[in-house]
Amino acid sequence: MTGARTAEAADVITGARERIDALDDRIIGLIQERAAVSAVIQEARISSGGRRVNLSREMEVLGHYREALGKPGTTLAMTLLELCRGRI
Ligand SMILES: C=C(O[C@@H]1C=C(C(=O)O)C=C[C@H]1O)C(=O)O
Repeated sequence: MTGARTAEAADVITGARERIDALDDRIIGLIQERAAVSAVIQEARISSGGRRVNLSREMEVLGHYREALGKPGTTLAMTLLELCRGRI
């Protein structure tokens, strides 16, 4: 199941996978929290007569992730934006 060839390696992998699962739970929680904050902003803008989406702000968010994580950061940010404001 771990792909390891020794019991020692299997132990390392099992322990590290537990940490990854815990990190993924935190990441998912942060994404849900981000979506809730994003919804507050979108609702405020729509209530004031504006549009749900603000593309110039989205460019800033994409740039932030690209600077931190490189090209895949842009892909990640695009997925995050879709999770937070739906498809456009
Ligand atoms: C949250 C906002 O509204 C929308 C959602 C964004 C986001 O989730 O980061 C960014 C820009 C907008 O399309 C915002 O304008 O900041």
